[in-house]
Amino acid sequence: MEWITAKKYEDITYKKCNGVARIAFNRPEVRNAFRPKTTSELYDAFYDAQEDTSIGVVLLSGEGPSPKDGGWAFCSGGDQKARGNQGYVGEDGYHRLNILEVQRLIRFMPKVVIAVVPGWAVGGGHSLHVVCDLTLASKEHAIFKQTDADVTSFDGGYGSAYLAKMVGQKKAREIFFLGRNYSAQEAFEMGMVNAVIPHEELEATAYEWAQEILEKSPTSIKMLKFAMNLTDDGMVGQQVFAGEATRLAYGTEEAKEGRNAFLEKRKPNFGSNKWIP
Ligand SMILES: CC(C)(COP(=O)(O)OP(=O)(O)OC[C@H]1O[C@@H](n2cnc3c(N)ncnc32)[C@H](O)[C@@H]1OP(=O)(O)O)[C@@H](O)C(=O)NCCC(=O)NCCSC(=O)CCC(=O)c1ccccc1C(=O)O
Repeated sequence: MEWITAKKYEDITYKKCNGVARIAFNRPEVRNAFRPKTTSELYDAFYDAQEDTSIGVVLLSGEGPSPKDGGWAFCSGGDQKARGNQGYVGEDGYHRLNILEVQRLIRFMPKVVIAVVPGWAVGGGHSLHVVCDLTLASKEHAIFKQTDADVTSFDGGYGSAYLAKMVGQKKAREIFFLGRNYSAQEAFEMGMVNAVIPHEELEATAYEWAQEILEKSPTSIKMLKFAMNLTDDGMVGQQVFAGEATRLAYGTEEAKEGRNAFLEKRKPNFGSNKWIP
């Protein structure tokens, strides 16, 4: 694996290698908590990965260990030191809750996003792993925990309601109402982690999973992701799925005739045998 830095940021790292993009929180001294700068950088990197036609899979992880105490983290959620009275305060002084924009980009991007969890996944960090398509967790260091009800910051969207679809209503309520720690193995048994991997092998395994996915048909992967999102995403889910169906229709002779007829200022002739059952 030869990862090439795609762009330099302050709060995250962003690399690419053979069709895979790797985006990682890079604030290990605060368990990879995110501030507005972090979320802006995440959005920028995810958008780049979405637009890059050579990229099919994105890994989201956390750099580590912490230089302070050796602890590992995926992400510990919103940086409580940056929290003001109406959101998280950025350099411009505005109060924002912009991690939700990152969640939506992960959810709607036509590529597979894998959460690679080397340590703590807590609060808004837990919600991020939930919204990713797959989660791989470090056997030794990953711990899943929801502190939202401890710090009066509740993710009422994907982080909770979608989690309930994943692990069941009773378990999701337990996770949020009690705020306990869950090991990678417990998270796997609940159905919110795809595989528990020895820490040393986590990154290599994530890359292997990505390479396996990259061998599949890109259109199929995209349509499957959007189909699985659709029922939980309401009209937006329908819009995203239908948009891709429209794009596929554009490739037909019928669509070309519709476009050409308009440009040539004539009635379209869709042919007489196009009503395929
Ligand atoms: C993650 C812990 C369980 C790890 O515990 P431990 O291993 O014992 O380490 P600590 O000694 O506690 O931490 C080391 C060091 O890191 C600092 N730190 C850790 N987490 C944070 C954080 N989130 N913010 C700021 N700083 C953090 C900690 O202070 C230590 O620093 P020192 O200087 O060395 O003392 C544990 O650390 C922990 O519980 N952390 C807090 C977890 C938490 O409550 N996170 C916030 C949840 S709320 C959230 O994520 C917001 C979500 C959100 O933003 C949102 C919600 C709803 C709608 C929209 C949005 C949005 O858009 O943002």
